Amino acid sequence: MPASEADYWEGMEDVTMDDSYPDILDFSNRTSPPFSSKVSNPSKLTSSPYYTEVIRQLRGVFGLHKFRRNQLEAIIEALSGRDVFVLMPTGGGKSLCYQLPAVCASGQTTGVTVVVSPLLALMKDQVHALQEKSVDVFLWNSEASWDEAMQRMRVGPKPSLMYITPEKLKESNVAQNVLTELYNKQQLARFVIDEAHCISTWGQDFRDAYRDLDQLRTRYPTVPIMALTATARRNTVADIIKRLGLRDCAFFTQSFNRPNLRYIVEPKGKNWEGSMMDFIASNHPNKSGVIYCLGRDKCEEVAKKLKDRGFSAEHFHAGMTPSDKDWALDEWRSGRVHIIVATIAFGMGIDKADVRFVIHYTLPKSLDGYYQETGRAGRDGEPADCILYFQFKDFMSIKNMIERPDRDNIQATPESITRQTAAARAVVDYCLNISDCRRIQLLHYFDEKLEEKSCGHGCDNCAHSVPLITRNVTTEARAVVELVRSFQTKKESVTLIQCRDILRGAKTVVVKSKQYDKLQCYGMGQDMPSELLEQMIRRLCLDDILQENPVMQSSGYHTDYVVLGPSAEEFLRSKKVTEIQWRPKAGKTGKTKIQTAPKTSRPKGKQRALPEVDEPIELYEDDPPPIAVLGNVIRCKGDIIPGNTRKSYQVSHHTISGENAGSVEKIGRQNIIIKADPTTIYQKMLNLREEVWS
Ligand SMILES: Nc1ncnc2c1ncn2[C@@H]1O[C@H](COP(=O)(O)OP(=O)(O)OP(=O)(O)O)[C@@H](O)[C@H]1O
Repeated sequence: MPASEADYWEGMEDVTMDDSYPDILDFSNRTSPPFSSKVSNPSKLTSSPYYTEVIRQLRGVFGLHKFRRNQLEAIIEALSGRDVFVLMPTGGGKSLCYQLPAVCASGQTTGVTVVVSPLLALMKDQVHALQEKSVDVFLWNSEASWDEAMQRMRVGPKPSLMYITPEKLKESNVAQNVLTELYNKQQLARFVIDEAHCISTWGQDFRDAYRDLDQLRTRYPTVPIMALTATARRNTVADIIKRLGLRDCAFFTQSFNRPNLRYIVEPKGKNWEGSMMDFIASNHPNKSGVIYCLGRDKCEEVAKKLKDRGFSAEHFHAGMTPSDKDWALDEWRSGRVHIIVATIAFGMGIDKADVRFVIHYTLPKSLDGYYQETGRAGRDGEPADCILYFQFKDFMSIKNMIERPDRDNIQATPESITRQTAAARAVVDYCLNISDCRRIQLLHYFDEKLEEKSCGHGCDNCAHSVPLITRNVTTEARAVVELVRSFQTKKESVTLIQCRDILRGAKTVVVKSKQYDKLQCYGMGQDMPSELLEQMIRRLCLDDILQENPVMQSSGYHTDYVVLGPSAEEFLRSKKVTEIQWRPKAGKTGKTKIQTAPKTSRPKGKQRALPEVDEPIELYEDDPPPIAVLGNVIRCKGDIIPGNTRKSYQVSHHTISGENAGSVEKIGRQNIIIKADPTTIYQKMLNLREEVWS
């Protein structure tokens, strides 16, 4: 026993335990997080007949001293023979909820705890960890021989836990017979359905073999069931309860807020990959992280780029051989490799405590997925960064993936396409919502309310210092839709960027050669910043008013042309006002992009300058960067005002002057070239950069 019984309650919050379905599905009161150490009914737990053994096993078998929120409650309810539903965020400690009752002899039902889990790798990890604790556990997978299975499950003493995949359970008559035998002898303690969302067609991880788990209740009606998941949407939960036939179940839920995670959405501007690498190098050097990519090739490509930049990185995806996957996972888990670049095949059951960053290189397919994937970060409770790099094009890639047949040439049903597209769209909405707290947006998706102040600047929206502006863009939005319609009528193609350029009255080569400057709407949005115009057009695409259609060119590359979407006519007919919220591009004080320390320390004197200026140094991560240095040339895009001597000039309000300031070669709105001594330029740039970021 610990020094004081109160130790066991430390850090615990209010117990949420509801006993009836209608109530448990009303999450509206799930506010978060109270973080009080008050427990609503501790005496019910401590006076339970199972409590003493539970505490003994917690210490003796698992070597733990305290329970995390809801663990003890779930364990006591399981031991009393009830069905239990545990909804806990990733890393919350779900495994203990069924592993601990499995090693207790005092429960209402005793014998083997059968754990159905979707991933072999996850099961192997858990079995290994339990064996190290001297728990008798059997993993019934394809590697287990018939003899071994018979020996473990029929002849000798029965294991406390038996892990099995849903596929094995479904397909193996032997496994089913063994379960029936155990049932008849009252030797089945309970069924545990881990990652229970896989049973629901609402979940992104739906597994066909999970569907058959609905037969557990019919075949073994007196055996209690425990379902566990970190996927907390109301409809998914209701579906799981219905499919498993859970009755009078004890339901445990808690806040899904992860206060130590910082959520950031970064637009994919020019050189965003470079910025991403700078960010990792500066903020999390030699620390563990995950970068999620959409495709297998992309994972390999990004891992290579990282390695080329001197990072320790490996890729991980479903196309690798099991031994390659195990190797990559082991390297990363042990800390020999810092960054794993993975598809979502890398996820469930990854239990590494010290992951300091999770980066989404491409758009996640759903907010559910995003929450799960970012949930791999900061499981030790220490601060961790979750950065999602966003561009609208990624949504189109996901949409194409959803609509085309999969690797086995199976085409998704229209319902599934609609559902998956809506899920991806919700992620785009999340990215485009630059006003509401990211944490509130995410938790709202899980039907949870959170007060904005709880975020504490823990997301890019809350941390932003530049106020949002709401702009009425009704006229411009209608103009662009009319423009696309007129192109379509003439059977001419136009891209989104060309539409933007026409509206802003740009004098680009294409605009001039195609005489777009003669169009009626040319220059109509010239008082709007070009990023706002672009945001407006993308918003129209997202709302199905416009659509981007990829067309393969003879070069083998494809170009996305804009056409009218299914909601275009309705949009033109209606008198609805179109408003857009946006933030003007931050000046030097308003800059709130992710902080990236300078790549190298400031050179001392002239000797160290040359090697560092081989790569462009960018002051901003915006597209285009207003100023960059390459060799002895400063490249600028934007306004540059020459000073009254050839030895001083201004870039975005900064004056560069002095002996070696260099001479302005060319002046214009774009591509201004200044030749100067590299040391001076480098020094100036570092000074400026520090100023911008301070
Ligand atoms: N009461 C506890 N005290 C200390 N550590 C704990 C406790 N309960 C669980 N843990 C640790 O927390 C980590 C996460 O636990 P676990 O793997 O069970 O989480 P999970 O909820 O199943 O997460 P996921 O959904 O990602 O699988 C593990 O390293 C586990 O040992």
